[in-house]
Amino acid sequence: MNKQATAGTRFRAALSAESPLQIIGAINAYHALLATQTGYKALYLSGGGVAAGSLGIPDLGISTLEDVLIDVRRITDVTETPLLVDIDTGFGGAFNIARSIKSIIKAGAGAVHIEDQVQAKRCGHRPNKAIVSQAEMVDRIKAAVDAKTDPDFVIMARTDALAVEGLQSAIDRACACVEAGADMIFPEAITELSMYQQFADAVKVPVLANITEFGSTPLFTVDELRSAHVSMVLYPLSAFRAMNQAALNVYQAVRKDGTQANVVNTMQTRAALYEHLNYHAYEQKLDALFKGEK
Ligand SMILES: C[C@](O)(C(=O)O)[C@H](CC(=O)O)C(=O)O
Ligand SMILES: [Mg+2]
Repeated sequence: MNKQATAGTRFRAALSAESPLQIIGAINAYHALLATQTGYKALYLSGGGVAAGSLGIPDLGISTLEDVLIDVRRITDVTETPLLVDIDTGFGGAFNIARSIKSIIKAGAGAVHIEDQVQAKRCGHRPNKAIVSQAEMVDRIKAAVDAKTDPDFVIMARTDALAVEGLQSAIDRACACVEAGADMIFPEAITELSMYQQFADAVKVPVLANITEFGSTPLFTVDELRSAHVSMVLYPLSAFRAMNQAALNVYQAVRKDGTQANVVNTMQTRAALYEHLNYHAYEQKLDALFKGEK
């Protein structure tokens, strides 16, 4: 793909290249490299991941736009793989949402999703969520769409309404968001495969399935989701959850055993790390460029 293509264009190209498009969570720039090298065509920066991974706090609407931008820039600095970014409720009212969109585009992301929860939000798979009115959500979408500085940048509307108001209301909201200019739809915390098809048939734009672990959505396969007309499959925190458990195992073993001996075989080697980072090419460049300084 043409390197000059905008991130929005690259995100849309990925969607046309793979069906459904697997969008994989990358908690940091190094994981963005690992995922890209594994062959993923699109990456995701999770709001829950920024909160827990970068800030050590829960996914309750505490993190700010700036927190997210720092992680977005780190990822887009090292890979051209298009990035979908979770901007929660947009970080404020209409003007804040507009500012969020402009900043996220400048930071090099290709797409965002913005949701209809109240600003004191929760993870979409937790009980007792509260949502704003459909009219307020439509205003959020209009503010976001109006702020696009790249026409190909993707505004994805997420609705958390299924758990609060039921399927029909969630579908109605999704349709209203598309009417207001949303490019794609993210129906959150879906409980049955057939619901995706109902969304897809109603909204007539690409629909994303959030296949997060330990939530309310069964771990549907790519084949199942394709059969339900899902266009994108999201794995927001899979690698994050695995790396957390791996880190905890190492912390516990070293503390208990007084040595890494029992866990060293679970670690990525120095050689593998360097290979993924293209370390040796950097070193050769260093040798070539700074010969005289030795
Ligand atoms: C997709 C999500 O918004 C996220 O921040 O990654 C979360 C994921 C999760 O907590 O499992 C959500 O679904 O609310
Ligand atoms: Mg989130």
